Amino acid sequence: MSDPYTPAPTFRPGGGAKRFGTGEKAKPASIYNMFARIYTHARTQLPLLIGAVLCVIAISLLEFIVPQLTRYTIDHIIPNRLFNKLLLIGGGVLGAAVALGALRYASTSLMASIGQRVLYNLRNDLYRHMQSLDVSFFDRNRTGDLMSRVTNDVSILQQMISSSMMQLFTDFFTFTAIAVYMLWIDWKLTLMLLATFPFMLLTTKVFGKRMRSSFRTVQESVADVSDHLQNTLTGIRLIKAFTAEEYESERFSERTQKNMDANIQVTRLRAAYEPIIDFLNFLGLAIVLVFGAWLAMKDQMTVGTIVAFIAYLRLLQNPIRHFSRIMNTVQQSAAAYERIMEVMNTKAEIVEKQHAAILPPVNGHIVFDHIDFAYSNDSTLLERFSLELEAGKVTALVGSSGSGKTTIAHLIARFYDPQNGEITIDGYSIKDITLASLREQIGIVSQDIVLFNGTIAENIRYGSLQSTDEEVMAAAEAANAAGFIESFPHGYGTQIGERGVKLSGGQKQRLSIARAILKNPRIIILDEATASLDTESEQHIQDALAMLLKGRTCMVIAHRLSTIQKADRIYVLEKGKIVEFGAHDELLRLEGRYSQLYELQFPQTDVS
Ligand SMILES: Nc1ncnc2c1ncn2[C@@H]1O[C@H](COP(=O)(O)OP(=O)(O)OP(=O)(O)O)[C@@H](O)[C@H]1O
Repeated sequence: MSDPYTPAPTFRPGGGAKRFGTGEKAKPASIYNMFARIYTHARTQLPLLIGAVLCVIAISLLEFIVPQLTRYTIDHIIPNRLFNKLLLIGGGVLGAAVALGALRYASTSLMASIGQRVLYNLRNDLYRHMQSLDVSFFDRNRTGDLMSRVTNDVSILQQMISSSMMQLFTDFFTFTAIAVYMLWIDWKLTLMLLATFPFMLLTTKVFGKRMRSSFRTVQESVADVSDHLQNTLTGIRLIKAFTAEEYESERFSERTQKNMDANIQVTRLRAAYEPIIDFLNFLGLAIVLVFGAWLAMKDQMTVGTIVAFIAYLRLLQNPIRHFSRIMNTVQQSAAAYERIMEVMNTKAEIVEKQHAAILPPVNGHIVFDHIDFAYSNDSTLLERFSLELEAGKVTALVGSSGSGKTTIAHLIARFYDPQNGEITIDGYSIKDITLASLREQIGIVSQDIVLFNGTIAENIRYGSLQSTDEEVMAAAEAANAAGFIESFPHGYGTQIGERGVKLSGGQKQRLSIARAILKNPRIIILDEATASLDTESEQHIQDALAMLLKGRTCMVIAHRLSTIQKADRIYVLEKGKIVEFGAHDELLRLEGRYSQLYELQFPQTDVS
């Protein structure tokens, strides 16, 4: 939870249902799969891994040797009064302690560095995969939830790799070495001891299943909290404007309460699990004491061996005791891993064909040919919809809110795919060309201006990442933005704050136009680009836009008819259907829907 969150640019009140991919739920990932995947990542650091495993084997051997020194002291040195060997024994124990310390240090550092690298790769893979997913994936899933998968869930896995896996390895080797030795010394006693282990494993299994489900709830609640934070912190102005601080604090506390309850549930499970394991450990001790003493009294076992057996028993039980703690981390990680894999297993629906062509520089003749489109199965938005945008001309879409104008624009950029029909640009079906070559030739200036936290220059350069400072400045000049940028003390180096909060609406708009000018695409989509601006800003922007539109194919989506009177052709849409089209004057003469809209906006204008 300590990772910084990057706020997303839009405010979406409430959380909404959580849905992944196309709706299918990921199968619970097995712990085996999780380790297999971690191993695939860790394999790239084989030398480090081998180093860590060698340290672990050495630790197990040393752990095994120390009780042997005790046994030798009790059974040989004391009865035979070998004073000269005492120093050797003392030195041996201390030497083993120093070596154990050094080996533990080495193994921990090695595992931490493997863990961090695995985490680095996993987090980057996850982010890259998310970037490759469709717009519809982000429509369906909550931003805060996705952020918590990349930050919180990956961190949980990292903790497991760095600390718990090391312990797991050490325990495994120690357990095997000691169990073999004990069987060799006294197989009957050892088998009696080992009889308690199936109970331990069974308890672990039963509790493990419950813990995993509780951990999943914990992680989901962390995602909820993170989603709520993301929504409300980015929408803080709205909250203040509606004095909804108390309401939001209440909603926040509901979410944190869910997190608290789930954590309490996990703690209760652990609290019940550990005493059961402890009882089974004591049962083992009782068996060694009773039967060991019985064998010693019958001279079938030396006292030194009993003492060593008890020391080994502790070493044998330690892995099980650790295992209960590790199991916590492993179960928590398995839940985190499932959440990560849900994203990784989601496939993009909008994919390029295998040998997709690269779209050559186009003139920009765009045709919608009998398009059927629906966002979801139940509501068709476009039905056998056809439209033509002439190359190098300005085509405007007008119509009431929700009539589908933005959707049509998004279909050109393949943010969504229609269910039927074809969209072509200069005769190329957009499904046959690479997404990059398509989107490189389209510039979108939208009503939701998205600016990233950074400098003005960085935000303009987003249009073409390789551009020089001079090109950035020329684009700003063309977008009528150079004047206000240069008036800032830090000019192009001015930090604009999160989502450009330090800029006015008109300034933001001009930056977004400069960005599009720098991109220099053949096709421009202006979505409500001049909404809600004062007249002075608007004049600046109209000039900037005129610069942007010059010589390109343009689709202008506008509510305000004043902005599109010079468009070469205007389409009037209602509920996903074209009801009229033509030039401004032609449409006015028709006295249909367009002239109605026009009269609503300009009541004093004589339209006859
Ligand atoms: N991502 C989405 N998922 C589901 N439905 C959507 C999505 N985006 C838009 N819609 C729905 O599709 C319809 C058309 O929306 P669209 O944004 O294309 O209209 P518009 O004409 O651009 O509206 P406005 O002028 O208000 O921006 C609306 O009913 C809207 O609710």
